[in-house]
Amino acid sequence: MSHAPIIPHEVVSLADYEPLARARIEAGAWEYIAGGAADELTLRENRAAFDRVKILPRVLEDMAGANTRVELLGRTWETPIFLAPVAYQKLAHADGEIATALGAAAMKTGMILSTQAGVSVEDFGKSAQGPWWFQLYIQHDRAFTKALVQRAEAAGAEALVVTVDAPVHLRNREQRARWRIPAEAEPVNLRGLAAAPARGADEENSIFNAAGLALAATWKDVEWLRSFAKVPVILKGILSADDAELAVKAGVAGVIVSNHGGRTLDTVPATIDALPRVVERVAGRVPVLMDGGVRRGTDVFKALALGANAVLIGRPYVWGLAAAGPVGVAHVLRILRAELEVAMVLAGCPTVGRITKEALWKP
Ligand SMILES: Cc1cc2nc3c(=O)[nH]c(=O)nc-3n(C[C@H](O)[C@H](O)[C@H](O)COP(=O)(O)O)c2cc1C
Ligand SMILES: CC(C)CC(=O)C(=O)O
Repeated sequence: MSHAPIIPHEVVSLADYEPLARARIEAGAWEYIAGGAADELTLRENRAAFDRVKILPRVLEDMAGANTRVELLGRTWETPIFLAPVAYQKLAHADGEIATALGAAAMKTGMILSTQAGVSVEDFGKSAQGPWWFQLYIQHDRAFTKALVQRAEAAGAEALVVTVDAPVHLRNREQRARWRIPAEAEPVNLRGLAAAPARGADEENSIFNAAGLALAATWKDVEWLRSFAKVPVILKGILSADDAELAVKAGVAGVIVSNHGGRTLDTVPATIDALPRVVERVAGRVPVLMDGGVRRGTDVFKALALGANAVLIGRPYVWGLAAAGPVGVAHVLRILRAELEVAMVLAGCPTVGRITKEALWKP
């Protein structure tokens, strides 16, 4: 796959990358990346809900010393923006996750490597030039899962992001396109994992009996994971304040309010709408991150104002990756950061700590 070395001058926002990416990604893979669950109501709502929130500008504020830095898990980050775990990045670029990591490092941005990455944790760790976290899908084989966690830790992952909202999913766009993971995007870290055991004769008739679901993770597994993990454990895919409470009680180091970019259960609330209740319940005991529909610096600003410590982006950096490789990823991050800075100046917030509910318009 060859990649445009020059980014057209018309590309000035994240959305401008989407058509460029679409032209470079195979049609079925595009349906996989762009699509959401069922009727995609949640996919659309993630965006619509952000657009309903309004910022209250403030003028003539002293911006001396302004910055976008945040403290999280013992590190200072240049921006409150992270790259969400996205599977199979070789669908977008021949160098996949390694190319993404280059772009992330150029912008000093934290990246989360998916369990379903097309590169081994060892090779990724050797080439990563900045801090990264490992996203874990707890596999039906817990011994395999434990070994994978230990490999990721040995390779340099500084945290485990356990995704809890996707034991199953139903995506009609993917089904219609009959999309299957191509060999070149193989999730190499799962090599050697035996197929989940089948259960009973009605196996094909019920999702409840689907291979592996009986062995899907529970709260007990979070405890189990914490018993041997050497790095902090974060849960990704929390929408309910009650689940956030259980997560804090389970001793996690953070939660990510996420509906998986509208890709798992359709008709659940937008994450920006779910965020405030989770923030209220967590009450500062652990950091709360969020993702889903972040496309503008103003979206980052709104999430911070509603109590998020940081946000993640998913699809937009994959667009940058497909369009222009590491440079595209870095450019996407640079645009988003610049937009956040503009919002901070015009809302009179010189630091991330100053971005509070007071910065939003109350209807
Ligand atoms: C193509 C694709 C693959 C994804 N793969 C994973 C994954 O392997 N693990 C995971 O926890 N989340 C995965 N996600 C969800 C993202 O981490 C994130 O929650 C979501 O993309 C955020 O929404 P956004 O795309 O609107 O920014 C994936 C999302 C997309 C679009
Ligand atoms: C279902 C996984 C294999 C990947 C994922 O999380 C996703 O496609 O959203």
